[in-house]
Amino acid sequence: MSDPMGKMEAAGGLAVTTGVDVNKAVEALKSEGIPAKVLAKDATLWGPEAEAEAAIRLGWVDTFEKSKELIAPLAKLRAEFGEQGIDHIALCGMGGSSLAPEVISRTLDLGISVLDTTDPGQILAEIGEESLRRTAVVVSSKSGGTVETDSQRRAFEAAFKGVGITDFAGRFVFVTDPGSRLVELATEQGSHLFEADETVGGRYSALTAFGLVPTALAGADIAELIEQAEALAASATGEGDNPAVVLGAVIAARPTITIADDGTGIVGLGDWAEQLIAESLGKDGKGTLPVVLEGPAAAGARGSDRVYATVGGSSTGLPAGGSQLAMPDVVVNGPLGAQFLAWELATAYAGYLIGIDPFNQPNVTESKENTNRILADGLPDERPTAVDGDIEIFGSHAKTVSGALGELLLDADSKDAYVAIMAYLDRLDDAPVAQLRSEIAERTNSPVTWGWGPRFLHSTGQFHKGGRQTGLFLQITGAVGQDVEVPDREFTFAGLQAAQAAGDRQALESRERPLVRLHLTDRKRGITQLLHAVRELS
Ligand SMILES: O=P(O)(O)OC[C@H]1O[C@](O)(CO)[C@@H](O)[C@@H]1O
Repeated sequence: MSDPMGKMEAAGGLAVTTGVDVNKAVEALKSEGIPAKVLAKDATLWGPEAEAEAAIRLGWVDTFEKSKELIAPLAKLRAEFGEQGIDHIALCGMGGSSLAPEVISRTLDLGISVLDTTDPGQILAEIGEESLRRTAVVVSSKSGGTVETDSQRRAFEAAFKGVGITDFAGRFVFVTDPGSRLVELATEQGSHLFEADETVGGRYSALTAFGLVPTALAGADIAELIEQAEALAASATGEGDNPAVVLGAVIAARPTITIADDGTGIVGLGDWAEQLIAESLGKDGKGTLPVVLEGPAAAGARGSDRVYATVGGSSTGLPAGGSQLAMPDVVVNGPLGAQFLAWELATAYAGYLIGIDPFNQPNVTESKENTNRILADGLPDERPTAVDGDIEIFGSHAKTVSGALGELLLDADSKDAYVAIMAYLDRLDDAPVAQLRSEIAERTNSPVTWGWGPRFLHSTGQFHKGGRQTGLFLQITGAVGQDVEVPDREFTFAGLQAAQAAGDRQALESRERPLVRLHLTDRKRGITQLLHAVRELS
């Protein structure tokens, strides 16, 4: 099918339209029968080294079949919670265990609180809330051993006890893989348990119990999401129109993909797609860097080194209005269930085209190991190289914040460079600091990413360490007002957060990448100062 932007393929309720010349890659994927092979779970497609992992990680292509079994029990549990006056869902989980529920929640306006943080202020706001009495907590972890999730669960348990809810076990819903330690705990204490499909990796798990349990409990029509994925899967095999193939070819086409909601009914898919693409493709010194944009008009969307993608829920295939010149490089339109599957298929196809195993995340463990070592041995003794107002500067020759930013960005226009801003702050209370991404993007030709720590460690964190080694890193940390204990652990949330930031610094510094850390000794004033400083740059 042809259209003013170039190529459009539509099937199963989803349309992908692009002006990027991907005909060769699309034809190659189709003529080699890759779509049918992926759906048939052919583990050999990504090479001999990837085969063992792929053999146990391709369940996502049809997992929504199994997920139908979740519909009735989740409806029953939601009704039971309703009878007990529980009408709020809090979700503890990192990366693949929380990003899909967050998109579903934002898109359907479910109001789930997603706690993918170790920031004491954010934790305190959640566990100290009056809503605790109306809250059930979904604890989602495939491995059952992720430190952030485990610590959040402990904090909720203590909070329930603190307000006299002694039968707290019935308010916990655990989502985990068979055999994990959360299975044991659920059985031991009598919490609700949903075992997930173990043949699906975290970032491909949107349509498994990980995406569906918390959202169904909060009122999502998960049968509809499943139907939408099913409709796309039915058309994703042949050589006819296959939008996921076009999307895969586009993702593989350039070093960076920038992603924005187009405003037509899907909210925040970019944050989920970011993890899928960064952890799947950012390794072996190559891959595609995902950049989540604040909206369609955001700074840094376009460039010859990137494809600019918009995502929407309209079924027409093109966003409303706009001239051909203003069109994104690729437009992905269709319902959320189909979007999830399409981006997963596309990432697997892109891995095939680039020659990357899309199912492992070899460099994520490195920062985790550094964190554990720091928790055991203590924080490294680091002194600021300068202090400017409410901000301590580490790792720069400059005496001022704008000087330090200028120094870091000196190489920003070199080939394939990108800027990664990583903020270990409260993503609700400290939200204005995120304006820094667009401010820096306006001042450089490089792609600029934004990551809330430690959430990004499970996403672009893989790319930073495993992808192209051209990143310029700005880490932002902040003073903690009131710390929160992690029950039965030798660290607090503030200690864990600081150890995660230091552990990641060490991982990046060991690669000799430029890294500046700015520590806000007063968060509110520091954020104002920082935004002012960046605006001083030409
Ligand atoms: O579900 P888990 O095992 O807690 O892991 C959370 C996240 O951590 C990672 O394993 C590694 O960052 C992600 O791939 C995953 O989504």
